[in-house]
Amino acid sequence: MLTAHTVAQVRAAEEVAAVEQGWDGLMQRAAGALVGHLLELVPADETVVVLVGPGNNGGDALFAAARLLERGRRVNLCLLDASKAHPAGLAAATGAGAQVVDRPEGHRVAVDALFGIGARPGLTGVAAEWAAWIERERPCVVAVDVPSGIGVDDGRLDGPAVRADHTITFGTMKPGLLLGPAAPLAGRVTVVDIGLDLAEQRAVESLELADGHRFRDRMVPSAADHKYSRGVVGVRAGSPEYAGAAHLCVAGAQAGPAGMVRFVGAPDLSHRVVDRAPEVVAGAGRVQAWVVGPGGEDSAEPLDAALADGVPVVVDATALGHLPDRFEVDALLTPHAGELAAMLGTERAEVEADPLAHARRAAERWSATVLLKGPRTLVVSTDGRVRVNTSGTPWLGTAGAGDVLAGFAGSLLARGLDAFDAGSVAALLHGLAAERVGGPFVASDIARALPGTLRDFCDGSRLMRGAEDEIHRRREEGRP
Ligand SMILES: NC(=O)C1=CN([C@@H]2O[C@H](COP(=O)(O)OP(=O)(O)OC[C@H]3O[C@@H](n4cnc5c(N)ncnc54)[C@H](OP(=O)(O)O)[C@@H]3O)[C@@H](O)[C@H]2O)[C@@H](O)CC1
Ligand SMILES: Nc1ncnc2c1ncn2[C@@H]1O[C@H](COP(=O)(O)OP(=O)(O)O)[C@@H](O)[C@H]1O
Ligand SMILES: [K+]
Repeated sequence: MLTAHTVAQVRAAEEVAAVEQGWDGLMQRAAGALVGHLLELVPADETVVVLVGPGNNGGDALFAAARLLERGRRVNLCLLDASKAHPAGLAAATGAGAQVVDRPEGHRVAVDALFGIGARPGLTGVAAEWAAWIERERPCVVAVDVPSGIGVDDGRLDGPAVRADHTITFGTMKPGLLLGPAAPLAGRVTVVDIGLDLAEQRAVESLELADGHRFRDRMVPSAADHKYSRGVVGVRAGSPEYAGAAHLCVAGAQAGPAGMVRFVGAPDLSHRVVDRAPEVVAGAGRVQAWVVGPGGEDSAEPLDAALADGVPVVVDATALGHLPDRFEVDALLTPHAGELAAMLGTERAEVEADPLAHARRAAERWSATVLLKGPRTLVVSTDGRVRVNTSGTPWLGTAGAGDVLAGFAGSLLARGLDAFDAGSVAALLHGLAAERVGGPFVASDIARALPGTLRDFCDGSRLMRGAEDEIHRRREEGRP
């Protein structure tokens, strides 16, 4: 699991680490890690230009520049404000032979050390001009800690910011490296250890394939299981206009770990669903979770009927327009940005500019877990936990992909995962299934790829456990 921490959490951990390592020690450690990566990333014959800001972010890069020069590399410096550049770092870099130049133009590799976690979002003046040069000329950019100008804690953009190809970040991920719209500006992110002890406190998490072990026992049936003990997921989806959504939602639900799928809808639609998927049982009956809304009639009735059962629900598409005042059951709302905007009475662009704040607002407002779909799907729980999904491909922007996701999440809910886990595991596996298929694809292809992806998620964890056991055995036996 990837974890990200806020600026305040990082600062607090730095205070503790500085007692042991000293502030200089911390900066030297950050610079050392940076040098290691720069030596790998930058071709030996390129002259690197370091964009140096007024704080410690610039300091890190100046010490790194000195060490690069000692290793025979060529480095130029662009100082945002010469009077504020880290004095010892500047002395080290220039002492090692760095040249100060006025402009970055002409360089093909740049290190962005304008601002780090001390940054306010949005660059102005000369910093904005340098960010514009990067947009225009697209040199290879390595950002130090974060791309300068992004909202470090929330991933917001408020004016120009640096677009990086790589970000070398210290101690932990930062939320802005994971959350849109800033996240794409970070490029490939590498977290380097500088001895910060951040332990359990975290602002944002991101599940990975290797996290299967956390969920395996709650998904894979045991010898004692039968179809009802595995959970039944009920689907109320589709309409004469959008019959396909019923099929896709059912296909997603069938791809999950529950033991049975029930479908409730108009007789004609029910027949069509069972014709295509003979395992589906049509008609009302007991379920452990409902999925309501994909391609459904614009009416309050389906969600009201589902809520009357008092079991967890996935609420998608048209049902998002008929929400109760607050949810009394564990609920997973799955809007895209346009739907969340309509729910909150705002504009889609507002949601896209600050997805986290809007998802949080909705989670509080309806007392439900909110899964906000997009290139970086967010899952926000009622108690403030946040997971962001980094799997998937832009090919997922295809009709019906969301219907499959809703059905699959419903199956996880019916199996007994809570809405936060169901939503975040569903988003992860949905994205991994898309990567597995490759694209272009249609939504049905994702539903077909989901069972294999789920199996790998669970099996992979078994392999991982095997590896962990082996490491443990070796340690006990004193072997390397
Ligand atoms: N703590 C440590 O020892 C360690 C820290 N480490 C490194 O330090 C970095 C944090 O350093 P930092 O706290 O000095 O902040 P940093 O981001 O360099 O700049 C703040 C300055 O920029 C200014 N400013 C901000 N935004 C602006 C804007 N949009 N436009 C214009 N100006 C703006 C701001 O001005 P002010 O807000 O005060 O007006 C202030 O002067 C961290 O990311 C990591 O790289 C590592 O070495 C490990 C040990
Ligand atoms: N650019 C993208 N990159 C990754 N995933 C995307 C992208 N665009 C959309 N998706 C994913 O595709 C799915 C689309 O769902 P949705 O908008 O509900 O479509 P539909 O209503 O047609 O089913 C969501 O899971 C979303 O996260
Ligand atoms: K930076």
